[in-house]
Amino acid sequence: MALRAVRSLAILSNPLRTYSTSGPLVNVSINEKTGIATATLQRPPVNSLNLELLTELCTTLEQLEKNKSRGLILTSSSNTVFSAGLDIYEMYKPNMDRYKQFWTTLQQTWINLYGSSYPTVAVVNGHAPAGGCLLALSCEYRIMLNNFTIGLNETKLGMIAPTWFAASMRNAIGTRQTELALITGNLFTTDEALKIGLVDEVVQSKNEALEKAGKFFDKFKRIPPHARTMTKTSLRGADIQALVKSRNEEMNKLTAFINDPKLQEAIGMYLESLKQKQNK
Ligand SMILES: CC/C=C\C/C=C\C/C=C\CC/C=C/CC(=O)SCCNC(=O)CCNC(=O)[C@H](O)C(C)(C)COP(=O)(O)OP(=O)(O)OC[C@H]1O[C@@H](n2cnc3c(N)ncnc32)[C@H](O)[C@@H]1OP(=O)(O)O
Repeated sequence: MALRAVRSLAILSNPLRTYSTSGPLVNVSINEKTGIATATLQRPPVNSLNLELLTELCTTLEQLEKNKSRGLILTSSSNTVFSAGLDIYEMYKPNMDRYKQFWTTLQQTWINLYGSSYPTVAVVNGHAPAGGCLLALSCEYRIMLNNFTIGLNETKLGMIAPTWFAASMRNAIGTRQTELALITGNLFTTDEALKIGLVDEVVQSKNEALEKAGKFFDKFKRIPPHARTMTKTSLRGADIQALVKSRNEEMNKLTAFINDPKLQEAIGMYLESLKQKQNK
């Protein structure tokens, strides 16, 4: 797996070729004509974000930044799930060293994606609960296919969405709607999400979404990149700095939190309920 990752990165760092690298968990392809990268999450069945997937995504984002990418489309290889959010098994009876690495990588992935200098579009071609919604919110523009759900549903699981999850949502839909969404842990239908501005466009197919994404990137053809980037930083930078400052403190709190026997019991029951659902 390590060898494949190294080879993928070597190819990624050649900006002159059209290439498609198929890492085990994130497929990256770059359109030769436009320079736009597409990163496709491919961890069946539901693209739950475990340490390995996050590590690949985080590295891909770093590499795109280094290569001054023209833009990124983030999407999923599944037809029904964009991402099921954090892999709950990373939080269930965790090995603490791995858990710390997992959370640090999640923080860094958000910092890289939310603060990228290149434009980003999420093609949300399936359900996007919790961490899946966070990934979409970290992009600048969200195009969602019909008949799915999206939202930060952590309270429904007895959890609290971290402040930077909330900040990402607040930046998209405002404080009032964010408060309502978070306290109720609501998962919005595609149409509801469009209505409150949680997504920007609703489409019927992935092809249509990709076309619309192209139109979004076209908007930047005549905009000096530094002006674009500095504007984005002026709007998102404070939230990123807040996490950079507090990431160790957050880790300490989460470490204590995750070991609470009541929480572990609740997570075990939640996992069981997901399995039961499949047996119905
Ligand atoms: C519960 C959180 C616990 C603790 C956190 C502790 C500390 C941290 C503190 C604060 C931070 C909290 C932040 C959390 C952010 C998150 O992202 S938590 C994850 C929340 N995600 C969900 O609740 C989604 C659950 N999944 C679904 O609703 C559905 O699976 C989905 C609509 C995405 C797709 O439905 P469907 O296509 O019908 O698939 P199945 O439900 O049948 O699932 C297929 C198999 O995948 C397993 N699975 C589903 N989601 C996850 C997941 N997030 N992690 C791991 N595994 C998952 C599911 O069990 C099935 O497995 P099986 O085939 O039965 O083995």
